Amino acid sequence: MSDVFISQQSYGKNNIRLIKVIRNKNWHEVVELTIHVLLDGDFTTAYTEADNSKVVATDSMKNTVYILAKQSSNVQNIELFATEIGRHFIFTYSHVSQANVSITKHKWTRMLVDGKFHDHSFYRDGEDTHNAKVIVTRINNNDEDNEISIKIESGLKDLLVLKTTGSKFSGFIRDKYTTLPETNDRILSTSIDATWTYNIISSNLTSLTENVIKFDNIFDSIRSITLNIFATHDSESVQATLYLMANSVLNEHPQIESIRYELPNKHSFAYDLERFGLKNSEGNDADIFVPFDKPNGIISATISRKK
Ligand SMILES: O=c1[nH]c(=O)c2[nH]c(=O)[nH]c2[nH]1
Repeated sequence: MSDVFISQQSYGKNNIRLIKVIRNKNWHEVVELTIHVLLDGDFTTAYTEADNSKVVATDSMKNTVYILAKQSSNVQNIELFATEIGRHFIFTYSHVSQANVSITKHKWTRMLVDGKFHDHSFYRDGEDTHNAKVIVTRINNNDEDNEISIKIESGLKDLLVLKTTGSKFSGFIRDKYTTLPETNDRILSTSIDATWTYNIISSNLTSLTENVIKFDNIFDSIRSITLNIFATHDSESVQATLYLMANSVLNEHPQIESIRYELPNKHSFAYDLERFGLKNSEGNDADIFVPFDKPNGIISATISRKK
């Protein structure tokens, strides 16, 4: 064979689906997660020699996740649970150098029945999710927490929003390729994806567990800042609104190093009803729109603190 080598590998189990019921007498909590586990390390011979002796079966990875979920009290805190899973693979298999664990938490909101929160019934009030991606890397070959590094990224995904006014778009390049009219009043709609990184580096699970970073509080706050700015900003463009969101998050949360937003522009254009003698042009006249899902604009940027 020609002179080749494996320049990258990772393997694991994707889409491990899990529900945990946390029972407090009759008062139940429910957590639904989708989990991806990827391992890197000394796996070369599995590819080059068809030697499986170092392979942790992806089926065993799946079993491990369910066992850890049974034993852990952190399943609802996905950043911590992902860290526990990652540490497990690093400390159990000495040839694993890096574990990459991603978790998506799906929404289950407690039902309000006859004005009272129900003790065991929930509904899905939106497809938006809370996500965590944790990379646990071995630094030295020791079974010690201080011999690993833990990198944590959190995010929110698929938060679909729309505002019916308070959005303009004008002043852009007009040349022979331009047909889009300037507008002082348009529908603005996007499906918000945001991911952020923390500047507190911890190799130690206990310090994370003791809430050096309160991941869930930060998540709730970023979601609320994002919605707030979307609703209240008199937007000149998606770009300007994105920047304001990121700036507010970085101002509010000193633990956050950088935040990335990906905002598809879900266009809606006023339907041409002038042809039927009906006013439906820009501003107050327009109330009938056609949503166009494709093609869509996509505005994305990472905003980071200056060093
Ligand atoms: O907010 C916007 N930013 C753009 O870059 C753009 N481009 C476009 O056609 N419409 C919009 N809207």
